[in-house]
Amino acid sequence: MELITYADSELMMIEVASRLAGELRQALQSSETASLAVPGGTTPGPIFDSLCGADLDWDRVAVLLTDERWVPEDSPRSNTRLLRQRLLTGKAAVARYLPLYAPADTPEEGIPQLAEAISGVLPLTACLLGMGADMHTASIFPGADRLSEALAGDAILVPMRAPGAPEPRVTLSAPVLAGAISRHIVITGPEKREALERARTLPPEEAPVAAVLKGATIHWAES
Ligand SMILES: O=C(O)[C@H](O)[C@@H](O)[C@H](O)[C@H](O)COP(=O)(O)O
Repeated sequence: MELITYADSELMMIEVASRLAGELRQALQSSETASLAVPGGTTPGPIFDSLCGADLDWDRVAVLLTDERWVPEDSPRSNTRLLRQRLLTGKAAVARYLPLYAPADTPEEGIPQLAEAISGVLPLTACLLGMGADMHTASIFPGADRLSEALAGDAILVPMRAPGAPEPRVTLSAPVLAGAISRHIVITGPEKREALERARTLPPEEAPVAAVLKGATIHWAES
């Protein structure tokens, strides 16, 4: 992995957006389509604000989440809601959005159909990830009920229930995330930096982010 540190997070967000746009643009030179997976949570909003204005053929880009909370789109907990407000707007409004949520009571009911659509855009051209201080990434949480299924195997999407997550989640599996042609992890603050250093010494069962670190670029700003 490569670690890039930034003087401030505003600069970092602009730089990450510009790298993602460059990678998509480059992929679209040799392929008809490209795919971009992005996280929800509180960190990536400013990246989306910048990326949605990038000059590229967004109508040839499939956009999806790395993970979603199993809630309808109008819930404040919905990552799709964040994406619609801040990424799938401006120039990026014409991108093809592949949801990770369907209106079913449980993720188990919705996943087969959702995963089929996603299988058509793999491997991911670019993948942006966040990380929690507990070393989870996407919705692959330490202590989650289906952790081993999410860390290894053929599953594209895995339903997840974890002590730290208030509602059921659905997540791209670690092999799908690790299979992305480019991978960026964005973190801020000293707590997450320490967690990252710890994750480098631990197995993915204890520190799920460890499963996607190889070959990734980590972007870190102190504040
Ligand atoms: O839906 C989510 O919550 C995310 O996709 C998740 O994996 C997130 O990236 C981390 O939890 C970091 O979250 P913050 O950026 O809010 O710290």
